[in-house]
Amino acid sequence: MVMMENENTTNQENIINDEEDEQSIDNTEILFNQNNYPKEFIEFLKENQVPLDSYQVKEVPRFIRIKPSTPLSYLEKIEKQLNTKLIALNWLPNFYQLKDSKTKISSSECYKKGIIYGMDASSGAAILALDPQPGDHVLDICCAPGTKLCMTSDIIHQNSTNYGSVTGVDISSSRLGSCKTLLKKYQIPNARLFISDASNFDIKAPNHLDPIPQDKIQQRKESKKLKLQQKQQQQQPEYIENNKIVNNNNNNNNNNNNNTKEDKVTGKRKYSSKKSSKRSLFDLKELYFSNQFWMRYSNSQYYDRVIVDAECSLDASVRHLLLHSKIGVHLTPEKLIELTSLQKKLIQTGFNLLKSGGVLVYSTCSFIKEQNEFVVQWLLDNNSNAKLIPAFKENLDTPIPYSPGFIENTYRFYPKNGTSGLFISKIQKE
Ligand SMILES: C[S@@+](CC[C@H](N)C(=O)[O-])C[C@H]1O[C@@H](n2cnc3c(N)ncnc32)[C@H](O)[C@@H]1O
Repeated sequence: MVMMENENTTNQENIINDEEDEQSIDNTEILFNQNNYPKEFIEFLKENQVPLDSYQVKEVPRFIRIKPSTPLSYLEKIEKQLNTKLIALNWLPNFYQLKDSKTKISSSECYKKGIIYGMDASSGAAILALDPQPGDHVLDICCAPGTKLCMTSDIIHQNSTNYGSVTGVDISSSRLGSCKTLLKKYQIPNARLFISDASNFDIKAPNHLDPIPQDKIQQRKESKKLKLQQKQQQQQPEYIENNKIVNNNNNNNNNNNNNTKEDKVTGKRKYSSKKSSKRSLFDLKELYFSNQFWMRYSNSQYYDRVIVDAECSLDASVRHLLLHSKIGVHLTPEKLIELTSLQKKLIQTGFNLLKSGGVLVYSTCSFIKEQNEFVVQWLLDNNSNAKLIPAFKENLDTPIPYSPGFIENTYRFYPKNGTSGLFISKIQKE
């Protein structure tokens, strides 16, 4: 079986999924000619009944999403700033393909000002399937780095009289850090982020969204200031010396007198707070609450919609294949079992937190059946109130570029059809 590396998947994907970046890929010829595929890759495709030409691309397309509040007249300005034509995707509102896929977007004014962000059209399709409505409370399991969360939030806040919310949960603190930056940059209101192993996540939707009274804001500011002062007094800086953490506390016996404050290798002073080094990522932590509103915990309110964009082997992503040249690397049977067992836990958690009548979208960047149709079927077999439903409306003039999955109402976006690879399914809770 082919695919993928497993260590550092998270970090590598961070680069890829931080979709705005200058990730234009040149070595697509590996995939352009099926005759050049490594033997193991062909075996992988056959084993998973993935058509041989599915990955066949001349270049990896790149897309941007323009914030919906942007006037249409701004389009020309954006094209000028990016120095490329933008081709609108008729099936996906606010999405544009960059005519020149090598365009750098992160140095443009419109990117810096938070008017556009890079996001693959297949990721957009997952949110199209989720179909969030103004005022919804949405849970995003495996949310980081968060472009789907941003897109969802834009839609639920289209009508400003509705106080919907987005709750994101992810296990990776570094990826959640990027997510937090994204939420701040795009001024996403009513958002909560949690660091947690989502298989155990049980925080329900917020049930009360009141504007924060002014005196509470003042109280919060003061208590934050006080905490910071206390922290500064308590914490002695630590620095790295010869790969060892040295405490700069005079009372500390471990502190020898050569307390060089610079890393011998880089020459840079390094601090690390004791507190953060002890923090367990597996403890549930609130990372971020956008503080425009109180977002109280509730014991009774379930989410209107849930997206589970599950951790996976990433084999459907051409970017991933090419950037990391992992075509032909083995995903061991043990690793596959570990992944699918996690995916089942994640989808079940999402389903448990969904209200009756609500919908859940399950997606992966993999074409391996065990991670997709099998997981969905497992959920259906174990929950009599779960029902697979069509994810997309079919009356569009421009067809959505998916191929059918292996069970009815599942969808595969193959790179040959002009997007990154993705599996999408939509489940209703009856
Ligand atoms: C495909 S990425 C998610 C991309 C994200 N939905 C977006 O649109 O930007 C998968 C994510 O799953 C997270 N993850 C892996 N294991 C997890 C777990 N047990 N609980 C929560 N998140 C997990 C990874 O840190 C990674 O951010």
